[in-house]
Amino acid sequence: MNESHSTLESRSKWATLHSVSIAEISPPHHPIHSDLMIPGSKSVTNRALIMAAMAKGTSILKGILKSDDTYWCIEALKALGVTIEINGNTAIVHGVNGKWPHSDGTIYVGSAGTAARFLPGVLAASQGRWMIRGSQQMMSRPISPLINALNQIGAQIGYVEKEGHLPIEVIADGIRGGEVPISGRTSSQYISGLLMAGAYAKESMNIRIEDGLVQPDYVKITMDLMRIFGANVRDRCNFTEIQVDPTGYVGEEVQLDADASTAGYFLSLAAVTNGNIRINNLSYDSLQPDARFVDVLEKMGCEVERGSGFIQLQGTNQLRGGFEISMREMSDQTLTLAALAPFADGPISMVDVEHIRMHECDRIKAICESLSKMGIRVEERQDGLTIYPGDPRPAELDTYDDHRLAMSLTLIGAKVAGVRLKDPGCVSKTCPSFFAEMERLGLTIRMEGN
Ligand SMILES: O=C(O)C1=C[C@@H](OP(=O)(O)O)[C@@H](O)[C@H](O)C1
Ligand SMILES: C=C(OP(=O)(O)O)C(=O)O
Repeated sequence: MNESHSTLESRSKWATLHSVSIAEISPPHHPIHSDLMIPGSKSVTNRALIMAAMAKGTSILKGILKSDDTYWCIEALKALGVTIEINGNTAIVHGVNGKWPHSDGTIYVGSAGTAARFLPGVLAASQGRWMIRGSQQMMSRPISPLINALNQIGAQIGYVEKEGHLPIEVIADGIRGGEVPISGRTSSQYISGLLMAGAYAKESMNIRIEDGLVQPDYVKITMDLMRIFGANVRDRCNFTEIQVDPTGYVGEEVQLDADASTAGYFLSLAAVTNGNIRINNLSYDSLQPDARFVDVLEKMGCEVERGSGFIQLQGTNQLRGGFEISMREMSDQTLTLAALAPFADGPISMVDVEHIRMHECDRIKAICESLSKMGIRVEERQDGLTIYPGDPRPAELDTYDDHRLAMSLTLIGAKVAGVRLKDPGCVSKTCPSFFAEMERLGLTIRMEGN
């Protein structure tokens, strides 16, 4: 893979570590035993922002995530004419009642898959003409199943440069609704994007997911928030058919969930260092699938307390391996588990995650390359990988502008002195405070400037 694919273009005002080229990570000097609060969920924040912006009336969103992905979503909505005030971690959104005040212009979504896949539908459901652009990274990720579906129901969306990719031009005069077949095999975000727009279609929409759905819990999160904003949406036949009525949204006051995917790195830090971490603002029964990553850590020998409003994990002296697991339903934790796997007592195989080759980078290839560079035996397959126990040696590693790769490889630095990560600032996609928090918990992190 080519390092030049990395881009700083999508770093926002909320990013940190602007001029840092390397983070060198070394293990803590004392056992980790701490409580912490996790920042807001990227997935919930961007959904809530978009629904609140579309809604009739004002919404108050408490506990938003402030990161690159949410920054670009807010900027995109402002470019559409939405008034959004940010006070600390609260966003006050003045909804536009289904009609974007600025009916033309260019909007930029950075590297946010959520904004890129959620905005085309809600634009198409209104009237106007816009261009949607993204970062180089976002431009290389697919979008055609969503665009095909929207074009079937009245949108006129065309590709400006490369077929199937951003940038796109959206010419909008409403969407019809009715029967809409769509693929859910490469991204659940297409279904969420279509559903969110469905509340503003001309008639009820019946979405048919024809070929399976990766990460169905993210569609459940969409449906849950749609209901909070007043929509009627129902799942028929276990996510093969979903129906939504054209009710529109009504402004709401909502307390947003903490980010379960971010929590996974901190819980894993306790797991791999035999430490103890308590996350004080996340429940195991969160709708976010990654909250259930503690089940995997428990299977590996950790002790987990699933409290009311908190999750606490005690690590172990020796992580257990020797299993195969489908990571399809919590695919964002594939890299986290891959970083823990060398320290387990048997090989770990992860399957069913071919779609993560189309996330921020080809994640299967990137983690295999990183672990191999550290002398760990890995087997790469099209839909996953197997990792064997070993002693990782320190190395200088690319992060491929992928926040999850950077955050996962940090876990290896928690065991092995001198793991050097290039462009650590990429964590700002979802967790700008990641390294500061890891340092507070006891890791030694030395930043080198450009
Ligand atoms: O809808 C969402 O908020 C997300 C859906 C998932 O993407 P895919 O369904 O594209 O894999 C997940 O990996 C991503 O981090 C967030
Ligand atoms: C796949 C991810 O992001 P996106 O929302 O850009 O798809 C991710 O955060 O792991």
